[in-house]
Amino acid sequence: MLTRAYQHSLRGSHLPAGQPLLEVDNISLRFGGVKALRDISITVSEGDIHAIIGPNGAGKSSLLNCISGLYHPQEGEIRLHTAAGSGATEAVGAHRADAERADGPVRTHTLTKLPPYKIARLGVARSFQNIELFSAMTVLENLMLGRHIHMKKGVLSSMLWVGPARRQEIEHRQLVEEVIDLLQLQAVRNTHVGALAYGVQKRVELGRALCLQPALLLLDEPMAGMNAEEKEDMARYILDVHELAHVSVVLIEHDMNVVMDISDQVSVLDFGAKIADGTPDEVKADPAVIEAYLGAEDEDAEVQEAVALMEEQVAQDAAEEENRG
Ligand SMILES: Nc1ncnc2c1ncn2[C@@H]1O[C@H](COP(=O)(O)OP(=O)(O)OP(=O)(O)O)[C@@H](O)[C@H]1O
Repeated sequence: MLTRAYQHSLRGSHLPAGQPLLEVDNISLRFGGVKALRDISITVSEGDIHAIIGPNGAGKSSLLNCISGLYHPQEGEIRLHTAAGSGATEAVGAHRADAERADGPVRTHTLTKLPPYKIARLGVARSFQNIELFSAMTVLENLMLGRHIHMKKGVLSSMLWVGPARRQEIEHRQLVEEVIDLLQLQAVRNTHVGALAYGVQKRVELGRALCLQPALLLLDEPMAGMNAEEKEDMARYILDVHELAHVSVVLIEHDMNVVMDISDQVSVLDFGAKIADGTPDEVKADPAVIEAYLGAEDEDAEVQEAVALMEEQVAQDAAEEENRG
């Protein structure tokens, strides 16, 4: 087994493995007449990679947006548990009072109505489906921005390299260097993000979320738009984050095959409802899951067939036009 010595823990939660970390409790979300989520309940346990999969439009991103506070469900509750004295709890400071219930050594935070920045302060970090990095800044600068929640001095003064900000930057820099090491970004440390290949940019985004020292890492389709080799690499890095840094992960993914190898638990959504929950083997054998995925494949095949017919028709018309000319 691979082991590395790190000075900093990149994991922001100190709950014992296997305890409930995040509880999504009967949430429903509507956009006008569209029911994006219907009565969804999911429990993510400390130490797990928990995948949420489902066909297009199933509600995966909506669920992630509810957890991270971008959307507020009309019904239900989302709770995060942290161990008292953990990095996540300390980082919250004065912001935690309004949504926290103390329960012995474990603190329960109701996330449902909180804005995204307060949820981030509680240690819930996320990456986005589309890359949300500063392309004119270097990898190192983007990763340092991931530390902003923990910085007492402003990011700007840190960049100007003055006084206490300088000492603070050195401290944060050590942690960022460990993230660079974990995700093997040494060679591109000083490269502008905009000049990097897509797969490497996605890795930098993962790194920036990790720099928050998250209690929970939410990854929204980190492998979208990647070829098979890039997907395999990304899966390896996510496993490293999990196995070496011990960070709990919620992974949204479209491709069922990719997540089955790396996940501890899988929840399956279809048309906004949860249709299955369990280990990868349990979920793979579930008839409702097979039907949802085969149904989606059938629809894809029908669309492809229709596109092929249209293309054929266009080619025929063009040939006839040319003959006439
Ligand atoms: N901001 C919004 N306004 C209106 N409808 C929305 C909004 N966000 C999502 N929806 C709708 O909610 C449903 C679920 O969408 P969502 O993006 O959560 O699905 P998904 O499983 O993430 O899909 P994909 O795999 O294609 O990203 C869809 O019908 C979508 O059109």
